[in-house]
Amino acid sequence: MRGVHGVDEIRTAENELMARLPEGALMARAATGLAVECARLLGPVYGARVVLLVGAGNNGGDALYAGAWLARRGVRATALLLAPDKAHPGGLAAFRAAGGRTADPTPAALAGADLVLDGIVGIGGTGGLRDEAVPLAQAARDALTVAVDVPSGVDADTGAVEGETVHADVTVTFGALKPGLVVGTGAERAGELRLVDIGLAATLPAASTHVFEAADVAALLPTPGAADNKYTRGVLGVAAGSSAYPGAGVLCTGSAINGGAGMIRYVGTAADAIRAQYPEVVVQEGAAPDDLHVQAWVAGPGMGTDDAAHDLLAAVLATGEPAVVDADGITLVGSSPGLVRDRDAPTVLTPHDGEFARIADGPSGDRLASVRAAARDLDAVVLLKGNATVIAAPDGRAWVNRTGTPWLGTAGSGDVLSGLIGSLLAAGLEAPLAAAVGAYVHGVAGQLAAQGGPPSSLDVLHAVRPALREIGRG
Ligand SMILES: NC(=O)C1=CN([C@@H]2O[C@H](COP(=O)(O)OP(=O)(O)OC[C@H]3O[C@@H](n4cnc5c(N)ncnc54)[C@H](O)[C@@H]3O)[C@@H](O)[C@H]2O)[C@@H](O)CC1
Ligand SMILES: Nc1ncnc2c1ncn2[C@@H]1O[C@H](COP(=O)(O)OP(=O)(O)O)[C@@H](O)[C@H]1O
Ligand SMILES: [K+]
Repeated sequence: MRGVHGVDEIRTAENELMARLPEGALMARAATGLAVECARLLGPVYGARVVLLVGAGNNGGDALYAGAWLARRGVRATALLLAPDKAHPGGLAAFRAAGGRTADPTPAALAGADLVLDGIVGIGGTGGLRDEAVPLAQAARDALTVAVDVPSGVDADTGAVEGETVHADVTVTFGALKPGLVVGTGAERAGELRLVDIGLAATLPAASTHVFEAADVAALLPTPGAADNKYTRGVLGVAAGSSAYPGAGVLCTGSAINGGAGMIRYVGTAADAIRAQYPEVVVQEGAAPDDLHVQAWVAGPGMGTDDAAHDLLAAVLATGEPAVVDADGITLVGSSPGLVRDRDAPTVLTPHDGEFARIADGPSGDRLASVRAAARDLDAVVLLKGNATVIAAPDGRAWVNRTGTPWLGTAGSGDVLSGLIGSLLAAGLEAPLAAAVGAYVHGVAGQLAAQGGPPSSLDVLHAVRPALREIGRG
């Protein structure tokens, strides 16, 4: 599990660490890690052409020291100083002493670069890129671009972007992940992430936002023991699908089966489709949710938004079991938020951006803050889908999911996600962990499904079991 830390936390931790170390030690660690990563990307370094974009602060200093390291190994390094009077003096001296040269900061100077190092601005950046940096950022798009700490122009605290930014292929970040590298547009602009250890763990506080890795998820995945049976493994009630949208019910139910629920009791109005597809499902059409023995519920996908759907959702949410609410269920919650707020049992809401706007303000450019506020307000776990799905619990804990692929943006893929989270809830995972684990597995399933060409949501559903196997194997 990797912690995600805001800029204030990082600055405080850096200052505390710096006070214990010789001057310049921290920057030397950062720059060396950065240079090694660049060398790895370049392959043969001797004779390679590297162009540094150097801003006014320590971010430019990192780039210059890394440039010096590379120049000493035969790289032809050129620094474009955006603020020549303010360029990091020690870094510039080291760079020049190693044979690095400087040139006018024009787009032409980037032509033919094997690698561009973006040291324009790091965690000290405010607002979008300044005008003079924009043509350089644009010219860098033709080359392999490595961002120093943060792609310049991205808000390191939120991932929000105003105007142009550097588009990095790789971001080499120091000490800890920042929210802006893993959430929203910033996550897109950061490319692949490499974290350089500069010893900051010693002074950083515990993180309230985390990114799960495969081992974290593997440790949480339910596995039946010798004493388990279908009931103890978790029974899930499903209220999804309708005569108009049977497919959503089929996808959601199928995903819950593949996710490992011990038994499924189906109470939606697409009973014939469910019977035809899944002989293992116990169809209890018309049963009152409160009369059924289940450990959790999933409600909403394709159930419609008419009065009958409202009544069914209300009956599900009146039970004392944890529940996932998705799609049409979220629309219904938008007009009756009390259905969720008044519950004692945990609820997981899984909106995309459009659905989010029906139950909360936003989402704003600061997606983590929007989701945390919604979770607090609705007293529910909120999972906001997107290229980096964000999950928050009412107590403020949050997770960002890094698995997945844009190919998951296909009709019905959300139904697969909610069924999967339902099966994990039924197995007894704490609601926010069920949401975070479900998002991780769904993302891996999407990646596996996409290997065979553009996947449908049915392909994603079929990839859930292989995804679980792959994650379980580590
Ligand atoms: N404190 C330390 O010892 C360490 C700092 N590190 C580096 O230092 C960076 C932070 O350095 P600074 O605090 O000097 O801040 P930055 O270098 O991120 O930026 C500050 C400078 O950029 C200018 N600036 C702000 N917004 C801008 C924008 N939108 N466009 C163009 N210029 C803009 C400001 O006028 C200021 O001079 C980190 O991101 C990291 O790269 C690392 O070397 C690790 C150790
Ligand atoms: N650009 C993207 N990159 C990665 N994942 C995406 C992207 N767009 C959508 N997804 C994922 O695809 C799924 C789509 O869910 P949703 O919008 O509810 O679809 P539907 O309503 O059709 O079932 C979510 O898990 C979301 O995170
Ligand atoms: K940068």
